[in-house]
Amino acid sequence: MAHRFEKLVAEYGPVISLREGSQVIIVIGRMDAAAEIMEKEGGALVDRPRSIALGEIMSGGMRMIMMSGGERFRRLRKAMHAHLQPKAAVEYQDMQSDAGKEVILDILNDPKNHVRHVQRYAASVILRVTYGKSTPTSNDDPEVVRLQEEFKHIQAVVVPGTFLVDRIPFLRYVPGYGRVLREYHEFELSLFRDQLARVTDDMSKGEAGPSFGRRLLENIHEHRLSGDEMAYLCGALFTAGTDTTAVGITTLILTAACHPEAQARVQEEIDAVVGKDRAPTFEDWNQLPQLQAFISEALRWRPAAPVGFAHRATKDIIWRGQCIPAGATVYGCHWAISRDPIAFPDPERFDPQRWLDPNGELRTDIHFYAYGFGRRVCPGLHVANRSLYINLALLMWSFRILERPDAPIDVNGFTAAVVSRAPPFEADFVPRMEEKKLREIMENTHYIG
Ligand code: HEM
Repeated sequence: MAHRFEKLVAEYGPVISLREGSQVIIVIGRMDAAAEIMEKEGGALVDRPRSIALGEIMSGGMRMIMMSGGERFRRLRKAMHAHLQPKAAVEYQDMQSDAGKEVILDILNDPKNHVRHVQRYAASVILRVTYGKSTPTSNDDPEVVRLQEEFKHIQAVVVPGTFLVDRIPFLRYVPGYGRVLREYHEFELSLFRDQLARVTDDMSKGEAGPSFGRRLLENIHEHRLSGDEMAYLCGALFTAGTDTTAVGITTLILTAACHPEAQARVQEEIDAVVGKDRAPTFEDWNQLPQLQAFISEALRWRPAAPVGFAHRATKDIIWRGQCIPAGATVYGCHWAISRDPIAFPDPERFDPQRWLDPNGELRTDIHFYAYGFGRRVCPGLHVANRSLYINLALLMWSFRILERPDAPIDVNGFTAAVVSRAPPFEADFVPRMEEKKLREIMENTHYIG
């Protein structure tokens, strides 16, 4: 789907308009247009298109990612920002680092299943960030089983067209209609409530580590959120942050596997800054511009959310004499934008150096919207960036250690384990769930110019 959008953008221009029935769909496919529309007009694009099955019935109107702008959205978003902004994200670094060391060992031990290991890492980190230290870790844990069930529900409902109510809204008032969606709602609400109750319990026993849930509960009066809104807000982190983080890390791994020369530059930098006597930490971050450039370029080269997320125009937006009508669904298509040949010359080429100036410093005049746009930009981006950083740093570093069998073997307990592991993995490609979502819309869509 994202590739088709890119072809249309290359052929017809930076902003294209499609139609599905009476619904206008606008796709933004170049950097300038994204800055001028998705960012500058962010206030008029804060809404999401209405989602009755998933957003209203199954989520009781409390799932942030499906929610339109408005008073509830502002309260939730403010609370989310307060406990995920850069300073808050620092609190979660230790958990990310610990989990990163575990997953790197799993990958080196069992490289063929690297995607599965990374998925487990992502789920485990988000649970730790959201609910703190007493999160479950085993796959048989009843909570993990409930979470897997929850994911299946979402996957079933998120596919467009599964529930007719999204096309024929009055169906929701037909007695008996949507019973399964209401059951799913009860299921997830009770799961989210139980998870947050555990944090309350940990807090009362004085055993709660830093977590997003704990910070919400501690600031309950300031945030003016109901118990269920808080429970859903925590649940939202898991559903919005797990798959995306897993795709992001897997993309880094595969990109490194495909580009040994770029990998070598990162490793040289790690050799110089970290050396072989200790594992990389978050303190090295600012000394590793090659590694940061590699991450930025990988997020551009293979964006984790290629199609982008749907926004909805709340008023007419005039852009260079053309009108994006109120009510239109608007996508900033990350894939097409990442192929902008002016912003990113030779865009198919994976070239981390484009993010660096001649002195090897990170450039401040280049940007890509890997985390979305305007008032809906991903609130988890600081946590996500930290996961990407620590995983890539640990992986690159561990490969260097592997090349030196005489390397110190007892540093952090990690080096010891790494030294005996097999070298790199085979690459296969990551399925991108996002691609599925729009397929049906596109099949019924006709280009109108
Ligand atoms: C590499 C990892 C990630 C990527 C690439 C990513 C990307 C995105 C994108 C593109 C959006 C939609 C922005 C828009 O509508 O324009 C989004 C929304 C969101 N993300 Fe992330 N994300 C990542 C990780 C995370 C993490 C770790 C969390 C939580 C800790 C998170 C929480 C959310 C939430 C709650 C939303 C919905 C925001 C809203 O609708 O207002 N994401 N993300």
